[in-house]
Amino acid sequence: MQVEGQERPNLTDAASDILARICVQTRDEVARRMAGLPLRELKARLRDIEERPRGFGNALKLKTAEREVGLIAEVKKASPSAGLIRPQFDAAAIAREYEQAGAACLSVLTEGPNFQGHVADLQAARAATSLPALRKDFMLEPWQIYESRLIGADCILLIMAAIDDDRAADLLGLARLVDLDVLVEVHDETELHRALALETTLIGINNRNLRTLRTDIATTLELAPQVPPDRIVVAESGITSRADVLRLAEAGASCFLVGESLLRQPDAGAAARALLGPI
Ligand SMILES: O=P(O)(O)OC[C@@H](O)[C@@H](O)c1c[nH]c2ccccc12
Repeated sequence: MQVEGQERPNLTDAASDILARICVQTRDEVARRMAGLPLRELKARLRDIEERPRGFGNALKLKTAEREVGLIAEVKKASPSAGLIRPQFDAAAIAREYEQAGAACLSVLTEGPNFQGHVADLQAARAATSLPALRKDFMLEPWQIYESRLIGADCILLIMAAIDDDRAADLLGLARLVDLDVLVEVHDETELHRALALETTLIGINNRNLRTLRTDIATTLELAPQVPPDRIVVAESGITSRADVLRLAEAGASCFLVGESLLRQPDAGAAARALLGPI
C-alpha cells in the first residue's frame, strides 16, 4: 500500500474497527484504479454504453407483490467474519441456482482484500441470469459510482456508517444520474434517520455491526417498525431460516439479503427455496 503513514487513521483504531480498515484499503484501491482510468476517460466510456440497468428496485417490488418476500441472494467466496465460505467458487453457477429458486435479485461482492471478490464475479453472475445485481462494495468516491455503471452493476450500496451526509447525498445523486438504483444501509437509529432524510426508497438494515462484525437480527426487529411505509425495508445479514424471515417480515421487512447461510449449503438453490417458503 502506497499511502503515507500520516494519512492513515491511527492504526490501533483501524485494526479494532474493521469498517475503518476496509475504508482505508478501499481508498488505496480506488486511487490505483483511478490512475489507470481517469474520471474523464471513464465518463467518456460510459457514453458508449447502450445497455440499460435491469431495474433492481423494480424487480424487488414485482417479486414481493408476487410472493410476499423479495430475496436478494448473495454471491461471495469469503468474508472477514466467516473466512473462506466456498472454496470451489463459481459465481455464474451460483447465480443460476438462485434465479431458478425464485430470487428477485443478486448481490455480488467485488471487494478484493476482505471478501475475495472481483468485478469479473459480478459480470459472470449477471451474464448467467436475467436478474439485476447489486455491486456489494464500499462506495466512498464518485469515481466508484461511474465505474459501477461501466462494469454492469444495476444497484450500488451506500453504507451510512462509512460516509457523512453530504457524501451520501452526492453519491446518491450521481447514481441516479447514471441510472443505478441505490440501497442505503444503516445499522442503528441515528443512521436510519440520516438515511430517511435522503430521497431513497430502499433502506437496508444490516444486522451485522461492521465495526465488530457481530450479528443480531434484533437490529432489524427494532428499526424496521420506524421506517415509513413508502420505503422498502431490506433486512440484511445473519438470516439463516424461514423462521427468521417470518419474524423479520412481521416487523416490516419485505426483502431479505442473504449470503452465508445459503452458500454454506451444498445446494444453495434449495436453501434459497427453503427461505422463500411455499408457492
Ligand atoms: O452473509 P450474510 O450474513 O447472509 O449477509 C449478507 C449481507 O448482508 C452482507 O454480506 C453485508 C451486508 N452489508 C454489507 C456491507 C459490506 C459487506 C458485506 C455486507
